[in-house]
Amino acid sequence: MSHEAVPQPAIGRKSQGLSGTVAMPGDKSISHRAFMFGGLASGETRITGLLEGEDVLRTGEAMKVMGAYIEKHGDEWIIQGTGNGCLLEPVAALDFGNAGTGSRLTMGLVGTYDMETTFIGDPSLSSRPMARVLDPLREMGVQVLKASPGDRMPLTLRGPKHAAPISYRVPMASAQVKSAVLLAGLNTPGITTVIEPVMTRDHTEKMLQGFGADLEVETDKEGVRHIRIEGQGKLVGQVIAVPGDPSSAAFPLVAALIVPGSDITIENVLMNPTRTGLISTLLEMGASIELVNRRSAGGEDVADLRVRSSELKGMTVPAERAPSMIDEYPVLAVAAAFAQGETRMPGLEELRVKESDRLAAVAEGLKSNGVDCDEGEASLAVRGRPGGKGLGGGTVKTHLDHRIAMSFLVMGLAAEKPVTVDDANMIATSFPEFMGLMAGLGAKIETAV
Ligand SMILES: O=C(O)C1=C[C@@H](OP(=O)(O)O)[C@@H](O)[C@H](O)C1
Ligand SMILES: C=C(OP(=O)(O)O)C(=O)O
Repeated sequence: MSHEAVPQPAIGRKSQGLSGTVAMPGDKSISHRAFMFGGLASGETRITGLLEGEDVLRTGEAMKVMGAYIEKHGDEWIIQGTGNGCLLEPVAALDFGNAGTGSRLTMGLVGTYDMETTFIGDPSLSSRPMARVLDPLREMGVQVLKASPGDRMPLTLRGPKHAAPISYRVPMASAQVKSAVLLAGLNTPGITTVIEPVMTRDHTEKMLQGFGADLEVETDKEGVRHIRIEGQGKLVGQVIAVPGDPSSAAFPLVAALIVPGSDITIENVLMNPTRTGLISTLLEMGASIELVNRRSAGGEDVADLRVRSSELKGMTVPAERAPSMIDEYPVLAVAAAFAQGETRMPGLEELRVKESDRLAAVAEGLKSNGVDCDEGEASLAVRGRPGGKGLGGGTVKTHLDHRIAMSFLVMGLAAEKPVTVDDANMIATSFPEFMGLMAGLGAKIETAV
């Protein structure tokens, strides 16, 4: 997607019961890391099931610019890695488009190399805070040569001649910050330690171990994780089958729950417990979700989900569950709009710094579609209307945010009146198959002309 693409409005309309079976495209977090670690390792990495969303493809482009050979043969992505410690200085700025994960993890990955790297992105990414990554990198000796006010992109890093290992306590629940420090530690002599008081998705730890990094995790009596990585070890190319993305599965899942008469199966969903907060919450709200065919694939638990429309009840979602469902709150808020009673969602401070201020964007979108809700500093309360009577009819500002676009298109499928989103283009960053896949289930989603 070019940054100047013409906005493409889209409309979700009241649909009849959804039915059928869909397979989920690959997990975005794992796909980014597969390109990065494969590009860094020595030897060949082969990836199947990679998410071919724009965010991930930009990570692939960045790794190519820094010397990795990456090509697709049939269904398989094949990478010849640069070999450990051998990244090339990029000749031009690395453009990460809309991708927080791609840009922040790559800042860590390249930060401790003795070279200069410039990061650029679209207006959404350029407004997101990067100090959370730059601060620990500075402690390791990385210089920030240029940055936009408030440590934002565009920015340029200059790596040190001799990086210093640090011990860093992550001040917010963020897998991106944790990962950036660990990746900086990969190219730093000695042991870099990340202390993680609140557990976030653990793909970096698991995949680095899989690639042969010297990384260990210890959880202390208080439940705080201490992650230690010995730098300048050797990563070796791997064969990776990327499981389906639970954050994408959330959209057909909620759609089937709120459209009466639905009965669908969503295949190949990653069930890593650091990612399943939405499923736990919806089950507690009374959702009919059956986990079938539970299996292990590539070191991760995977399942198929049979989902039938359900009468949902509001609840208070425990704040400590937020990291395991952080990207799913917009679509949970849509489910809550159709539930009996009030759904309270505390602990949402991180939603303010995603592709958009998701707390504000969700509250505004719900209100413009007749939903009674309150936006707090770091919380949202939604009072639902089972059956969706009187809901819909609004146009939602998506602020370059794919999850806002998909969530409100899903809302339109069960609301009395259609729901319009001002721009569906960004859906391609994480879930390019969304429109076709939803149409295949019988969802009425159209792009407006
Ligand atoms: O590490 C990752 O792959 C991600 C971490 C999360 O971001 P934060 O680390 O900012 O919470 C999440 O929102 C993002 O979609 C993917
Ligand atoms: C927050 C998200 O992604 P990122 O931070 O990678 O832009 C997301 O996909 O919801």
